[in-house]
Amino acid sequence: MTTPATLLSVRNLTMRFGGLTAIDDLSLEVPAGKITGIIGPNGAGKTTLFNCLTGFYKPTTGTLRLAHPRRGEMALEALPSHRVARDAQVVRTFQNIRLFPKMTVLENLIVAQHNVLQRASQFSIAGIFKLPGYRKAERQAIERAAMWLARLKLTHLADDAAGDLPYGIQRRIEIARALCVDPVLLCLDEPAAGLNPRESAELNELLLYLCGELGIAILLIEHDMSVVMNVSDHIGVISYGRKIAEGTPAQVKHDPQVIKAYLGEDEEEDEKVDAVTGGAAA
Ligand SMILES: Nc1ncnc2c1ncn2[C@@H]1O[C@H](COP(=O)(O)OP(=O)(O)OP(=O)(O)O)[C@@H](O)[C@H]1O
Repeated sequence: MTTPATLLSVRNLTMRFGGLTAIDDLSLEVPAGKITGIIGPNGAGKTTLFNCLTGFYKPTTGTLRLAHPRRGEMALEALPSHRVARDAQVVRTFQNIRLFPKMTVLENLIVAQHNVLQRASQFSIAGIFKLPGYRKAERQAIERAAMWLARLKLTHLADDAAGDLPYGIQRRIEIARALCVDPVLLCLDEPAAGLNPRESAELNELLLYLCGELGIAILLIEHDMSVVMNVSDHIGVISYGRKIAEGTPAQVKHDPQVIKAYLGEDEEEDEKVDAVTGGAAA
């Protein structure tokens, strides 16, 4: 079996907020074309890792290097957030849904492509007068949005206001919107939050499709163990900003450090494993 190439190398990452160290000398490798889960108790530093990765926070120290398949190595820690999405094609979703609720589903997906449309508009003239170059870019943006809606089985909802749709569908639209940027790395922050068991199972299918069929690397923060244990190829576990374990789901769920971080020392063995896996097979 060949080892997949490394897509992202996180090296000695530290993020401090005043006296609080949210990420503490964290190193992690994210392989290309795989699903990497990031788990850990509340406040462990998972979202802060995403914020450093996607340019929302500037790390105190450390590096985040992306091996971009066409552009070569990119130092994400030095890029502003709009360039992380536009140039590095590292795209994220948020813990709290951030769709434009009054826009239609299709419009939400077109807005995600504003970088391309803005460039085609030449920052006013071509857009205002709808010159041919802009019209072509607009058509392509609609086609790309329609393609992702079809792949994610959302076409029938294209003209509905996004905010009127059920929570599980809104989470799916957020993923479709992120896909419109052709991500090299798709970072999902708790995509199963608020989903019922059927919707969680559908999310599993979707993630396996995106990674298995389309080859998109996914970095997945998730508390729902029925998702993370079933879809992840590899899992990193963070506690108090430090990596305390990594490995396959099966390795991680029996790791004493992980069990301790989730439950403390005094629980029965079966309860401990259940608390980490949520009863999910791994
Ligand atoms: N902008 C900020 N300013 C100050 N402290 C922050 C900031 N962002 C995060 N923190 C702190 O950093 C720590 C890690 O927070 P983070 O949101 O990354 O944890 P998490 O693992 O994502 O938690 P959860 O699973 O609850 O979402 C917490 O103590 C949090 O309060």
